[in-house]
Amino acid sequence: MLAVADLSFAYSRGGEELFGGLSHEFVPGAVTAVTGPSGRGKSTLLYVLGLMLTPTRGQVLLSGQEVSSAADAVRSRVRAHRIGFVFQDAALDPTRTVLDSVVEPALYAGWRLGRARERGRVLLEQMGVGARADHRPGEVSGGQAQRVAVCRALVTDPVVVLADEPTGNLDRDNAQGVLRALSAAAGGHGTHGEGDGMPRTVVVATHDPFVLEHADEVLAL
Ligand SMILES: Nc1ncnc2c1ncn2[C@@H]1O[C@H](COP(=O)(O)OP(=O)(O)OP(=O)(O)O)[C@@H](O)[C@H]1O
Repeated sequence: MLAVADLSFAYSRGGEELFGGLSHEFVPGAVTAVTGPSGRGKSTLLYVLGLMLTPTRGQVLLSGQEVSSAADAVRSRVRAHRIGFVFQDAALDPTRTVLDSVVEPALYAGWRLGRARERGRVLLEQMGVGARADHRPGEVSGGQAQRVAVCRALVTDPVVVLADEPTGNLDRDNAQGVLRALSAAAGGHGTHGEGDGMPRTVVVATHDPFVLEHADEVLAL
């Protein structure tokens, strides 16, 4: 479903080459943890997989199609409809409710408000934060906010979910909750087992030993 072939990236011409010709097939239905020393390019790999940066060499393949060198409009469309992002600090807009933050990517992808809100509520329920839907982000804990961020990443029903240090600022219990949410997303269901069962590819950039221990696969850069 998601693969890279002979992938390299440099931020500047003649600059340090990251990934060194990486080839890898990410397993659908699994959580893959990308790890490696600081500065090795974990975050950059997520940006390249998320089509926000274009590789210097090699390819990003989604369902067998090379997408990294497609026209900007195509990349934006793929990003909006097929890829979800979770970032380290779930910086939810303090002026909106949790539900409104969750539905935003779906509205951007052209969904009708009613359908987006319905899906958002279902996801929040599945991730165990349904009771927080109509609250402001200031009224949810850090761990809950990260599970909300997972819902936001899933709202368009993407085939790929990319998460950059999603447990970076969390204690063990909350990290466990977020990892459970990501594993459930990979398996196409919620934390209570319900959902469509469609496998997704989940890639997590992380230093967190707990995530590395519990991921289905580890890719070391
Ligand atoms: N926008 C940028 N312009 C130029 N160089 C950058 C930029 N962003 C990152 N880099 C450099 O690219 C390399 C890889 O950075 P990246 O953030 O991907 O590493 P990382 O493995 O995620 O690191 P960390 O574990 O510290 O988050 C580093 O040497 C970094 O300094």
